[in-house]
Amino acid sequence: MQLKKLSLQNYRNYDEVFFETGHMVNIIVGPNAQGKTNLLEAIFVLALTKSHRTHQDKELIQWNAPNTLLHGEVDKKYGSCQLDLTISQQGKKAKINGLEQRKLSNFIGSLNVVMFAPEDLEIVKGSPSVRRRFLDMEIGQVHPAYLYDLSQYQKILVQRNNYLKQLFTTRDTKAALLEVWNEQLAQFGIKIIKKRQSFIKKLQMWAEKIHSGITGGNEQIEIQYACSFDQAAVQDESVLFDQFMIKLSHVKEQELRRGVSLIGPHRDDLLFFINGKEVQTFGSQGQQRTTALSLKLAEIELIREEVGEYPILLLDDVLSELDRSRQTQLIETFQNKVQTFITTTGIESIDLSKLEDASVIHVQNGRLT
Ligand SMILES: Nc1ncnc2c1ncn2[C@@H]1O[C@H](COP(=O)(O)OP(=O)(O)OP(=O)(O)O)[C@@H](O)[C@H]1O
Repeated sequence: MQLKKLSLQNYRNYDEVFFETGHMVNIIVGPNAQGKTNLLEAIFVLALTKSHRTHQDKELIQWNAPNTLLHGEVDKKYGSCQLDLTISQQGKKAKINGLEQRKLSNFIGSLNVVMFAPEDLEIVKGSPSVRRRFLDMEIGQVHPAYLYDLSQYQKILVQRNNYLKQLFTTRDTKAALLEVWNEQLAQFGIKIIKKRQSFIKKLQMWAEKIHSGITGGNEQIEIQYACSFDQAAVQDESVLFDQFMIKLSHVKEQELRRGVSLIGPHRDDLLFFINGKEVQTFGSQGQQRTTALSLKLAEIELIREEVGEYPILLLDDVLSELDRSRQTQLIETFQNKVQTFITTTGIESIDLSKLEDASVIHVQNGRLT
């Protein structure tokens, strides 16, 4: 798929911008704080209705403006589509080909993107919540139903936590309604676990190939799903449901004492290993960086497998961080297959001789030249 046009109104430091984006490689150049990342972020938001760097949608709206409008034209295998997203203090509205979508999950997935930014190192080094966010966003863009299950799960989780807090303050140990919340939590929890299991299995398959290629066959990567729930490998839904309920009964006393839900996908994590050693603890900075890169490249292949065409690749200031051989490997892997947007402060850091159909766009203070 290819993004052909992008226009923005009141998006961060862009008053109004129209951008013809038909080239396979689009290099966005400019000094610091001019709006390069904002432009990539806007493409990401148009795809996922959320930013990769903030949870606060209102930060995307230009200061003092009532709302921000994002418009994109996407060419896909079976025709093109027009995407419109409006973000205001009241919420978000999304349209596909002029038709308003009742659910955002119907809009997500019309444009598929993979962003690789310096902060992706946090997927490897950071807290489990960063990895859960990564999983949720990536699974959501290929399986919108996952987002519905996730939002249902989160609603139930909030209510269950409120109930646990109430039991905690009233010292009520009978907990008459807990069983009802347990069933609902397990019902949506296992759907999330199953989707995560299957996503991670495919991600592992692609990452293994890619990582071995990048490291000249010296390193083998392994990705594991660390589920707060022991029987995560079980595929059968009814068995999984029973296991979840049993585990909840085991932690009941602890939950009543602490007033919080201790088991479920909201506690899960991803673990990365290189040659059998955990990367977060034992990996060098370079190995952690390569793990993040392999993950992102694996995601591109995974999306192609699931959606039937390549997503758009957004590289935010990362090419210059890679050595020449990894840079070449990255460029050559996706040359002519994946439309790519690259930001950089200096064009000289990029080996232009390796790029075909590249366009260079200069950004200065929220304006393109
Ligand atoms: N909501 C907003 N309204 C107006 N301007 C904003 C808003 N949010 C951020 N900015 C401005 O956007 C600019 C930062 O843009 P961006 O993050 O895209 O920089 P960049 O060109 O990628 O820089 P770097 O090379 O340092 O990463 C800053 O000047 C910041 O003040």
